[in-house]
Amino acid sequence: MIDEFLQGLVDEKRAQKEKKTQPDYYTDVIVKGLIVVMIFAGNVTLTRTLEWAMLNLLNYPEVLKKARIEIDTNIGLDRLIDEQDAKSLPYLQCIISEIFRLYPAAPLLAPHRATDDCIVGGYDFPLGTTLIVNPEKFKLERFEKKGEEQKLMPFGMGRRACPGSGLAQRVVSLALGSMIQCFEWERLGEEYVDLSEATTMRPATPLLAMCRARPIVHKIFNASF
Ligand code: HEM
Repeated sequence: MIDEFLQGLVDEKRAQKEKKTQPDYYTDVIVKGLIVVMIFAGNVTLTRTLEWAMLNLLNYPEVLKKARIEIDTNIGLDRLIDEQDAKSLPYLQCIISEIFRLYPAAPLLAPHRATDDCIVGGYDFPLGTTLIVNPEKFKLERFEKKGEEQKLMPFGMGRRACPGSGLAQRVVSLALGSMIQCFEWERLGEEYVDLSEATTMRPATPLLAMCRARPIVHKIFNASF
């Protein structure tokens, strides 16, 4: 059944092309295989990133409020956030960078070794030490300085880096921005949510939250019927 669905997509795309533009080795089987890889590679990584973002925002309601104000101010109250809006939402981008820093879907990706004895933060590190520094505090201000986000490597580097990074960043911005724009989010009670990790970067406690639709949802919903 999945094969049938994927074949349908391939057939539809091939029918749209007037002349052949792809080399012969892009057979239907290869193309269908690539689609499946993309779906699997992009699924858990994206959902987990969004889950961590929401868990943190529940514990930092002042950050959530600031992000909501940024969206209301820069996008307005009459339309839904769009993919192109990401660049006019720098605070939202800081949240996303901080989440990528704290909860990279594939952590410890590129550990490096000191090529000489060195001192970092007042501590001595002999030649050959692998040092991974990543403060645990959720603190967006570290990304307010322009260019800081370029020091992150949540998608790896080089030839085998994530081919879905552009798509992933757009999806995370759009999905998180839409959730903040459309709903008020709160913890279930006074108690902070658990931010500890289970194995493979999964939250130990799944995301549970209360949400209330904001007026924009009613407005857009009513306008479409
Ligand atoms: C938050 C979202 C995502 C994160 C954090 C992420 C991160 C990564 C990382 C760290 C790698 C390994 C890079 C390396 O070995 O150097 C990787 C590989 C890969 N990713 Fe992503 N990814 C995300 C979303 C996606 C999406 C949406 C897609 C596809 C649509 C995708 C497709 C792939 C594929 C196909 C590979 C294997 C590349 C290869 O081995 O050559 N990823 N990803």
